[in-house]
Amino acid sequence: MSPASPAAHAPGPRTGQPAAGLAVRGLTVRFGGLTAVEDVDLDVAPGQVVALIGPNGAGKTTVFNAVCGLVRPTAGTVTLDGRPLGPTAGLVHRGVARTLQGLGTFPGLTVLENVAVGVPGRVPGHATGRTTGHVTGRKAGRTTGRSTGQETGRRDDAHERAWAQLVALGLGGRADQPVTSLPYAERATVALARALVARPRLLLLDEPAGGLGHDDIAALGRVVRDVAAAGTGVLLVEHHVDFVMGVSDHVVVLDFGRVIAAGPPEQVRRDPHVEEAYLGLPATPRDGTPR
Ligand SMILES: Nc1ncnc2c1ncn2[C@@H]1O[C@H](COP(=O)(O)OP(=O)(O)OP(=O)(O)O)[C@@H](O)[C@H]1O
Repeated sequence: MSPASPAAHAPGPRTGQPAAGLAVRGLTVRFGGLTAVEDVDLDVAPGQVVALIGPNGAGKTTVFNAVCGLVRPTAGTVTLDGRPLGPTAGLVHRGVARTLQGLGTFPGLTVLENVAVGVPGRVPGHATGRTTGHVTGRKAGRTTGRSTGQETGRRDDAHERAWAQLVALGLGGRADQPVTSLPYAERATVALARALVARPRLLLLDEPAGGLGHDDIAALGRVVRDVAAAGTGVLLVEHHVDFVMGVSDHVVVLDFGRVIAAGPPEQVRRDPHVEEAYLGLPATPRDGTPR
């Protein structure tokens, strides 16, 4: 996995021009009498991978949902490039794409159609128009199980973009299959492709490593780093600590809704309070006594 560039750790300017990227400031979310998130600050600069970790119930999903516009902040702001991020329906037009736990793929559609849904302006059921023998196999120089020729379908831009995205993620050969026929790891890749095909400036990933095996997690890490290297900011909520530590430039740790640590992965991993709160280990005694 490629190391983060030093610039990826640099905080954005606090004055003058609004910082590029995502800025969460003083975010507080209350559900009735329960304070789920309190006074959280968080930045994701372009090209930076930021992970939000913490024990169950720490408030990670609530922060994620507030960024997505699914939860209304009780206090605080969520901005992208200095402008407020509004309701979830407008995210795509601001260059924000996301994946969710449970994937959210459309069972009635093929793999290609699922990805084409992610092209801005597309809606489920009208993703690609119905095509027969479209461009899949020929473009990749291989077949997809269909006989060649008879490109009677409409090869619109959404098709082309979805196809290119699938090929980039190694799923070109699956394009024509019903998405439900794929194993979980490949469906997760379809969900990721659907987010990436929007060419987001900010990518939000909710537990992307969940349910994946070792090799798939390694592949996911490479994709996330590639996406960031191309200039997209990535915010991920994730439980898989090794994945987080390997892929992130910056890690924010929540506990009981508050940020208890934030910094580069190696610093956060060594933080005794993080170990105590999240990694299940007692904090290192201050006098240096071995545990
Ligand atoms: N819609 C809601 N209504 C009431 N309470 C909620 C709601 N959503 C979350 N909570 C509560 O807010 C707190 C934070 O929950 P949240 O799901 O954000 O934590 P999390 O860190 O994502 O946990 P997990 O790792 O288990 O997903 C928890 O106490 C949870 O029960």
